[in-house]
Amino acid sequence: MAECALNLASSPPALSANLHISPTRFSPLRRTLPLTSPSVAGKPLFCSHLHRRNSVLSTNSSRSQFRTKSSMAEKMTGKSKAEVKVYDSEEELAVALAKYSADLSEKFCKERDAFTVVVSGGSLVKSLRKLVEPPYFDSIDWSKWHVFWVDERVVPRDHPDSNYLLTYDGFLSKIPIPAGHVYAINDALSAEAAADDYETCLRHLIKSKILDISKESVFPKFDVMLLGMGPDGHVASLFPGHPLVHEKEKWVTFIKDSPKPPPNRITFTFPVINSSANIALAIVGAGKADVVYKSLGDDISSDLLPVQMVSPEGELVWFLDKVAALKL
Ligand SMILES: O=C(O)[C@H](O)[C@@H](O)[C@H](O)[C@H](O)COP(=O)(O)O
Repeated sequence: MAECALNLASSPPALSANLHISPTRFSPLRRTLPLTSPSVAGKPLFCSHLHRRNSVLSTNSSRSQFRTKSSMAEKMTGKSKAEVKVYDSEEELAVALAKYSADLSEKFCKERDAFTVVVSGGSLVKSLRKLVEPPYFDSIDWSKWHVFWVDERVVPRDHPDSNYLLTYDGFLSKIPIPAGHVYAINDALSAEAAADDYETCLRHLIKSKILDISKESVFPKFDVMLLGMGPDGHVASLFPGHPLVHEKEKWVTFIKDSPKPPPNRITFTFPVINSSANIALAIVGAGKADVVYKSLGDDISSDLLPVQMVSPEGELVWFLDKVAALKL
């Protein structure tokens, strides 16, 4: 058995008729939560191989206040009412995503003494960079964070394609998260076995009350999922037209014919994604404008894209930069 191991857009883009923009101004975050025990995110907790280590990562104690502006709209997608926020630049989006994550961290750390965070690979990881800067670096209680991947490529952890490596280099190596709170896949296993192993890991974490379970769906309920979207509308490793988008039973499954290389991956299924308490979709760049329009515009086609199937129990927020939202 596995041991677990939008500035207020100075010129807001024209949005479609069902998106009503209202300006909003984010107030600066003021919080100070001490780090309880310095530790390092050097090694992940490989599901199957539990490694717990304590050491020290870099700290950054200076503080500043972030103020950013956006255009906002609300939209019904699936069973959820989605908030759509459009930022003038990716930089402003990253600032807002940091505040969003820090606010949720504060809430869940208070409520359940743990914060379960799921990330994707891709450009999302770069958009997390403001979390490791003041004021968030110091105000977040990193010792309560537990980090998971919504999907992972079945490659060694030091392989350039590894989402773990991408996240480690861009985020985890910069925060004092306990190594045992980083849940990387066991890269010694096949895709099938790694998916089973990750699911077993999640079951252990539910037993130990680190991970919540949805009373509605009886699937794991993560506190937040921070996800990207591919230019074809895929999320996680759930691709348009692939049978895996209809998986109803498994928590974690595998794919051996991923249209986006590499072909072998594991991925959370929609029942798990949609049991989340919060989901942020962070989408940047002109290359995403068509699919953002297809997903949020008025043109409703019968075949839903995977991103349109994202419909959490809790709140859904789309973070778009101005160019990704250009066609709305
Ligand atoms: O392993 C993966 O391939 C990623 O997790 C993937 O699901 C990613 O999030 C999207 O493809 C968006 O990536 P970009 O933001 O880089 O387009």
